[in-house]
Amino acid sequence: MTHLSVNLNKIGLLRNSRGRDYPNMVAMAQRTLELGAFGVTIHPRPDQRHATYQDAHDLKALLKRFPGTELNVEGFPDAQFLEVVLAVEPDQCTLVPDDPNQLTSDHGWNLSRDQDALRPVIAKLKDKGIRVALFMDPEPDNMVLAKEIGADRVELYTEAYANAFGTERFAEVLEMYQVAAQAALDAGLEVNAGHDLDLENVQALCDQGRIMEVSIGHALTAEALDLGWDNVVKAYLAKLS
Ligand SMILES: CC(=O)[C@@H](O)[C@H](O)COP(=O)(O)O
Ligand SMILES: NCC(=O)COP(=O)(O)O
Repeated sequence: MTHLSVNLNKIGLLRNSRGRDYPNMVAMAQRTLELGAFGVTIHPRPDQRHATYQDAHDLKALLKRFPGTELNVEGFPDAQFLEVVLAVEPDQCTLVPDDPNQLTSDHGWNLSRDQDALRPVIAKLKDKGIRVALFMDPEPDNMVLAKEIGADRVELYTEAYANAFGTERFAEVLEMYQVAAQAALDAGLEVNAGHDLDLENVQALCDQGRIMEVSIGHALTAEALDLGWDNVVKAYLAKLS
């Protein structure tokens, strides 16, 4: 079984677009956990256009009421991000090599370049009892170094996987991800995965039992619209008839 951590960034994006607290992120997190999800994820960026740093504090307070569930906070480890994460103490922190103005995450860490910067950051987080995952491209050769610099897990960046789904390249790309996941397991790491996973493509990735956790947000939110839209339009029509 693979754990599902629901990424609430798009709830934050919708909320922030109107300057009111609706939809409310904590309420959506509570519904998510009550439905049986293993955890929730947020990825606060420096401009806080999606999740905010305050959301990290608010979600931590909520999750204390749901034993056995986990808060995962993702992001680039700049000073502000680290201050928040060290104060909030989420169960897991996923370090992502985002530029400040990046539209969305689009690559994993270059560990041969960034290892010296990452080592002390990982050590500081682990001193606080926070599990650390590194956002990584599916490159088997990098997994030993990820372990060596202190990571507990890697999160495989799955955009390439999602893009290949339903194409003739799919078997080859799936195999590339399975080989990378196995290399991480062989190095003593646990394996998460995320980015552009959805209801159609998630199962094939997780079927072989190597993926411990997936975090899913963008498609999950769009799928919630797809699956719920008709009911809500009908409810308005009924009110107005
Ligand atoms: C690391 C990763 O892939 C996710 O955190 C993703 O970046 C979040 O989604 P948004 O970029 O849509 O906020
Ligand atoms: N770590 C990936 C994540 O949290 C969600 O990514 P996406 O489903 O929004 O693409």
